[in-house]
Amino acid sequence: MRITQAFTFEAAHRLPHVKQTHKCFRMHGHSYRVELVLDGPVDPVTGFVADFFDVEAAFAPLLDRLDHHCLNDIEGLDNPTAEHIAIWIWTRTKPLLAPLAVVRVFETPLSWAEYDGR
Ligand SMILES: Nc1nc2c(c(=O)[nH]1)N=C([C@H](O)[C@H](O)COP(=O)(O)OP(=O)(O)OP(=O)(O)O)CN2
Ligand SMILES: [Zn+2]
Repeated sequence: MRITQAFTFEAAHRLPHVKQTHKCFRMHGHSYRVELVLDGPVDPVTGFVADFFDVEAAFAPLLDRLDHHCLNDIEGLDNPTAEHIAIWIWTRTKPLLAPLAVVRVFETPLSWAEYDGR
């Protein structure tokens, strides 16, 4: 069984490795959406794969580091593409949430990166 919890945050960023003529070379912002997908058996007593409250608690400190920040200033996010943000979140969340199976980072409702540890 898979469950998903979604979060949103607002942040600024620029992409330092695109051409200077690329619009994303300039500082700009996004309303990001993060989806954490957890995979595991349904506990026969609780009926949960994992308690959404525990997922929220595990992710809260990272969300705090991302929300209303300039992503380029965050250690490990000097090139804050959606791909790198997804890996950054995975690396810091997987040790806390063993059933984590996928991290999705949406820059817009129509464009996102998905990371499953591979
Ligand atoms: N593979 C990736 N490609 C791009 C990424 C990325 O993270 N991974 N990021 C960007 C920029 O962040 C850029 O800001 C995204 O552009 P945006 O204007 O948000 O999206 P659209 O161009 O689709 O929106 P419009 O409303 O059409 O301007 C670029 N590429
Ligand atoms: Zn952008």
